Amino acid sequence: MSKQPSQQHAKVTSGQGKSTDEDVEFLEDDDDNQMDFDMAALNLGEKKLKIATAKPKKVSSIASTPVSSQPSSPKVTPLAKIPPSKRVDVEAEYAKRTSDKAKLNMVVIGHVDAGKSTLMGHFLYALGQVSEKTIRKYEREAQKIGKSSFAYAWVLDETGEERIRGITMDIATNSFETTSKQFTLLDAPGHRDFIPNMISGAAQADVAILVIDATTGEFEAGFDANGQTKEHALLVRSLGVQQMIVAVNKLDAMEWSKPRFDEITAKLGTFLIQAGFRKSKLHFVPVSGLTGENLVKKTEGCPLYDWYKGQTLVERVDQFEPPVRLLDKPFRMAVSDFFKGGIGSSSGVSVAGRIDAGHVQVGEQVVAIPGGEIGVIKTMQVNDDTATWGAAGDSCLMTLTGLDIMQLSSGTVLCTPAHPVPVTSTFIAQLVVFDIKVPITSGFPIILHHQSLNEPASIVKLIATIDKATGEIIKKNPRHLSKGSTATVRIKLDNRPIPLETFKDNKDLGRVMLRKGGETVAAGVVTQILTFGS
Ligand SMILES: Nc1nc2c(ncn2[C@@H]2O[C@H](COP(=O)(O)OP(=O)(O)OP(=O)(O)O)[C@@H](O)[C@H]2O)c(=O)[nH]1
Repeated sequence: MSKQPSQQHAKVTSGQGKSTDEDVEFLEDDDDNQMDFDMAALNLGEKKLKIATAKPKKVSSIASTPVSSQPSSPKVTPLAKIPPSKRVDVEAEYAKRTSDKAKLNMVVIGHVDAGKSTLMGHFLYALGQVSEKTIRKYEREAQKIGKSSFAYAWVLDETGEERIRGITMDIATNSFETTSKQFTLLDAPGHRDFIPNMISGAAQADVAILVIDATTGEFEAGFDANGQTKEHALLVRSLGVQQMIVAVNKLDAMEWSKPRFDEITAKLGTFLIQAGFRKSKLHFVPVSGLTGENLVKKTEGCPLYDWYKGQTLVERVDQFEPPVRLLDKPFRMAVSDFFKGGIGSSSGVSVAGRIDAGHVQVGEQVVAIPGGEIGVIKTMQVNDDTATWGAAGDSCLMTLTGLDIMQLSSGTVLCTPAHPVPVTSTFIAQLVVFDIKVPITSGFPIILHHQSLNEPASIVKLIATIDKATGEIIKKNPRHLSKGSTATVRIKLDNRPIPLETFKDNKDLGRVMLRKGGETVAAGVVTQILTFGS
């Protein structure tokens, strides 16, 4: 049975804000955190954790103290402007809300033409999210242009056009409910040119569906070095997604072949486990997005059920475990979009994003980092509804007053003024190196992806390579890093400092992805934030 979010967050936040030996133990003891830290991108053994946290006091004191580029913490009481009688006890309200259906963000990934849109469009239709009339209309229109099979895919495309005011509030395109959960569906383009967009989508995801084209030659094309299957899977895992369903799609075109399903499950399963997914959190479901088989219902007489006795896609989706929400941590929201004018009025600026940690309420003061200017939350929408407060995990659109729009840019993080996020140009990260052709050497230029931000940077120092199995240092000051290696490196931003936290302090803001020439070369976690010149 799935854990309730409230129980989970109580566990995670117990050591928040300070770094003590308890924290180290806490990380080691907690099953999910251990898994996250060990396997997310790093794929290291237990001992590595000790290396990463060898000097916890130092790392954390640097991390939680603003570094030299950042204005010192403004002396503000964030709730000062709200009369005590109007203040919301967010934690109490949140506890009430968690008794409702748990909310999860789900990203759908996979190689180009794997059938992601058709699958999800049909899935939403089968769940009653799309009317019969709409589908019939799409079928007629699709037939007119000779693409009748695209009718279901248009369900998602149309929603894209309907995005309110043309802003991309997250990249959410749809939402749906299952028996026990509420899902926001995040769209992820399959084409490799769009991988940066996919990263910002996946950065907001709790869980994923990986869609595989099971037809002859197509699974293989997606799975080889140039395909996106492996890259997408590695990316979402590196971004913190632990639970994934593999939808083995288009099996209708393979006469519902069990040997083909088994072959894909075996090959992909081996790879995904190496990539850091835990077997118990990976589930393979045979489906057809086109015919709708095994999405929500099982058709009597379909040859699939001669050998498949497992769950439908929706049954499996309903069993995703609610993610851990960092409710007790200082408020953080990485800005994914912003525009002039407020929700329903012309004054102020509106800011969209997903709350990474903590909570906020209308009337509360927040600080935009970098820059350090303070604004007050005038109105808020949470998951598309008007709200008076929002908490970790919520997609938020808020109007701020007192904040100049010039203070906002892609990568701005809104924080509680008492504990702003550190800003730095230099940091130490532990990386796992992907399937690269040219080894990484000192001075290697990269594009650093952090949340929705991508910035030019360089790997300025190769500190050590690390043994994946034992976590021990293999070599200090290595001359290069080759594919598959795990290493500690120092990274420096080329143009400007960015808001960053250590992975230990904030899992979302403590992950980075390194790309070069349109390919992902490495992913990892921030272990130490350095001041300028260090
Ligand atoms: N036989 C069969 N064809 C399918 C199935 N699902 C999708 N297709 C076909 O595969 C093609 C690609 O489907 P899309 O849904 O557009 O694929 P996609 O993964 O969303 O594509 P991108 O967004 O471009 O990456 C279309 O011609 C679909 O009709 C399926 O279950 N069975």
